[in-house]
Amino acid sequence: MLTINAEGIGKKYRREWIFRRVNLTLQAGTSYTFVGPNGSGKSTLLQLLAGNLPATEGNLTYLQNNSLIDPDNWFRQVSIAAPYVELVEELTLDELLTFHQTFKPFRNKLTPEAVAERLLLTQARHKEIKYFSSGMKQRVKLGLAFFSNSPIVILDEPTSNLDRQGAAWYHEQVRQLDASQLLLIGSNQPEEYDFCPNVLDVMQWKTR
Ligand SMILES: Nc1ncnc2c1ncn2[C@@H]1O[C@H](COP(=O)(O)OP(=O)(O)OP(=O)(O)O)[C@@H](O)[C@H]1O
Repeated sequence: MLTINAEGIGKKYRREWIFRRVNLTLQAGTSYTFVGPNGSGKSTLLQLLAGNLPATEGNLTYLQNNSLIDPDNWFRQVSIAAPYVELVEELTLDELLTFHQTFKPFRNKLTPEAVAERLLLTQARHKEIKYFSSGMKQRVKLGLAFFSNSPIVILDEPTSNLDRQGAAWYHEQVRQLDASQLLLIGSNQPEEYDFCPNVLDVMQWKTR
């Protein structure tokens, strides 16, 4: 089982501490949602936990059955869907999924065709991503995170741009995550995390 351990981590931009003294043990098999007002640091904390941004202070470790995972291999463990993660819009959906699986295979050996079907986008397989609606693009981003074979799934503002059918699709995909996966969410929309047993307010880590 995978665990992320944060010991006293903090992030400072110029002279401003965004958060400090974050101590967390995040265990696979469940989900955690980070909540807080706009600008409170949810995205920054998720980026740190994903290993995409260095902490200014503290220690972050990934453990697999109590053995440390080399930070150089953290990226293999994580799939992230977020507003700041861009899709390659010149590619068709088919090309994007085929390209994606060359560096991150899909779960359960899903083919690009099967992934497109799960995205409810079979009809759009040969369309360039730049011609997708914002809701279709959001489903693609979420799908790359949900269907990649990575134990850690990070979703920042997961239902942005989704209509009711899209939001229902999102909840269905969450239900189908594997028991060995760890789901981390950044949100300020309660219906996005109504299933989540661990809701953490990032305001607790603000320095005064
Ligand atoms: N690269 C950066 N340089 C300087 N400040 C930054 C940078 N990135 C983020 N910040 C600041 O860090 C703080 C937290 O931003 P962050 O995007 O993590 O908040 P958030 O809680 O995810 O907000 P939202 O709900 O609006 O998405 C903000 O004050 C933001 O201006």
